[in-house]
Amino acid sequence: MFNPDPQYISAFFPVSLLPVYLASASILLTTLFLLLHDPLRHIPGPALARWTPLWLGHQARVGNRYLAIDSSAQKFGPIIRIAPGHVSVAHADAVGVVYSHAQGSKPAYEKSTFYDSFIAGKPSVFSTRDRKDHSYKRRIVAQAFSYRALEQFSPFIKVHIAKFIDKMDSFCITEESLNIVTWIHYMTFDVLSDLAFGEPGGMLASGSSFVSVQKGNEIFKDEDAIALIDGREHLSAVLGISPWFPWLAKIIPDSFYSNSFEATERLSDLARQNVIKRMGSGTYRADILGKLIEAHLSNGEEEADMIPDLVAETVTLLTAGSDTTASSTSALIYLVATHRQVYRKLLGELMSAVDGEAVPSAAQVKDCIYLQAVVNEGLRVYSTVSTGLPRVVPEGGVEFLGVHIPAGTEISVPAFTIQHDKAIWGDPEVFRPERWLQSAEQAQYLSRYLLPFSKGPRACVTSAIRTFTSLDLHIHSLAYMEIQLILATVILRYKIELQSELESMEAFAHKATRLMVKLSLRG
Ligand code: HEM
Repeated sequence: MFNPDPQYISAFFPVSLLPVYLASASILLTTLFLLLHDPLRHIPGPALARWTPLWLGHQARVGNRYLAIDSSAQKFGPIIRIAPGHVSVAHADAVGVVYSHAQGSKPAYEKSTFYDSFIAGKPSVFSTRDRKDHSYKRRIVAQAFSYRALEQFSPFIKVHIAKFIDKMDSFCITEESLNIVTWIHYMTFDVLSDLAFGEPGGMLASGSSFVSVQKGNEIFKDEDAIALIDGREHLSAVLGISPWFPWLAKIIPDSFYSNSFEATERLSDLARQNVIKRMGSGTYRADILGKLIEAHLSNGEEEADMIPDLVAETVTLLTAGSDTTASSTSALIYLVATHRQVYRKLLGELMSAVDGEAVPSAAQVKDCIYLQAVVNEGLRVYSTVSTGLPRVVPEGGVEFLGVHIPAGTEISVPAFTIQHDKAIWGDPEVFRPERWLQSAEQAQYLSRYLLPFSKGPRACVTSAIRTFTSLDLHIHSLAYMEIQLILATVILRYKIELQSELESMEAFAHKATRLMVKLSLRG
């Protein structure tokens, strides 16, 4: 029975523990208050994700975010909570709302604080969240990716593909197995550093991803540039999930964090050394860096003032453009090699379009409609950027399937889940390029839900020009051109014997990591 005697009570609840009682009571009351006033309490999701960002943080850290969100959507339904203030909407209707341009009085959805973790010194076109700043930066960067610029880039790309096949030919002679993902990554890094910095990284030549990185006057040992890019990208994808994470990461004893912080610094050093070298050379070259410098100068900026911006943009270009292209192309090689009918049809089209040259030209593959359909289908199945890209719900909130999501909520539409949605694709697990060639209307409908480059004002800067004429899907972009040229070259030149499955993991992008093959000349 309860005894109200103070001595009896203090025997069980010593006064010295008063601060502990008060802290526990306030945690309990705060939790209760949050539960009752939680504006997202009607949205289901993994239990831990309702209360802390740790669920999403863990999935991002182990490289499993898109698969965990996909299976949670199967379990809880299309609209789920993946962090305390973050809702994932895996429904076709959400694509055109969340990633659309502003329409009349409806503003575009802005990027969320997730992108702050991608800032290297100064915000770049990719990481800035400010609408005006983005429009300004995008205008400058877009000049480097115009249709005319694209035509000027094609010879640069061909040179590196020619170097790539020299290496692959030597593997044919020695009959060695190779991880083709690594070699394609060397090539896409060389292409991008050539276009972005004016000189190739030299990875194909050395057969290694190590480059020399300098900080100030100090010479650093050679650094693994691909590891730097991977480290920076993965770190940002984890830290962006919560404003606490950058702080927590500094005290957690996990070398992933310390190594990745270091990688971020080194990558900026690499970009800075190349920008300064180019500006000091006083020469003009029709590459991305040349075009960026030209655009800044035409805005009346002084050379010294533009260096931090140029460093931020070139770090972005290296990170955004090399492993995405390498992973997409590697996945396509795997998918074509495992689908004999597709392989035969593609080879037939390429043989009649390309006249015996080792490396086809952009003009030769431009009208290869089956090749374009294969690329679209491969990007859909593999999903190079599989995750939902976080945006913020604007004033007034939004409703999907009768579920209200209030203003200020972080929202994302998971690309992998949309690209594998039965309601849109019918047979999403089947790699079937023909689905893109049924009719122009069908291709236009499907391309609304093809998200590798995202949509709207923050879509990939290389996804610019797309036209549909009758059955033709003409897509002009640096990424498409590179993927098409590499895939066409490999299919035309080699017989591919697969020696492993395609292995991959997710950092920010969905990275191909290993595909063992044996190549022989097709003769
Ligand atoms: C297959 C290859 C590629 C894929 C799948 C891809 C995918 C994407 C995606 C999904 C975004 C939007 C990201 C977001 O909203 O968070 C993006 C943005 C961007 N990408 Fe790509 N990308 C590819 C190649 C490239 C290349 C080759 C470059 C440049 C050399 C590039 C430069 C950029 C830039 C600058 C942005 C930021 C655009 C903005 O916010 O205005 N990407 N990319």
